[in-house]
Amino acid sequence: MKVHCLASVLIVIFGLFFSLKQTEWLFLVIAITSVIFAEMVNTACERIVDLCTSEYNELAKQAKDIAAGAVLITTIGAVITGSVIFIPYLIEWLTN
Ligand SMILES: Nc1ncnc2c1ncn2[C@@H]1O[C@H](COP(=O)(O)OP(=O)(O)OP(=O)(O)O)[C@@H](O)[C@H]1O
Repeated sequence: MKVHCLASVLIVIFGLFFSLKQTEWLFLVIAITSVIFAEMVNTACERIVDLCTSEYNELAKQAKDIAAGAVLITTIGAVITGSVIFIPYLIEWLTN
């Protein structure tokens, strides 16, 4: 969660630096909030599973792995969104 929050702050700083357009900000906000949302749901799932059992349980494993998968999927989506938005700005900035 700390890593995601730090990444979000960096993204906002980069966004301000490159003066992103309104639509680009909207896509970034959706990407950032999706990752934080998935992370919160994942943490809640972990807490519930740990509350229910401390023994090895196949269903507990599946619940934790699926919740962690949700974080992975939204993080991949956020990386793709950030790359599509920032790479053209970076190329222009580096070539000027
Ligand atoms: N009760 C359990 N039964 C079976 N497998 C479990 C159980 N608890 C955890 N696991 C497995 O161990 C992995 C790690 O579990 P853990 O609770 O440490 O989650 P984590 O994703 O590492 O948590 P954190 O985000 O706090 O680092 C899970 O992804 C799951 O595959």
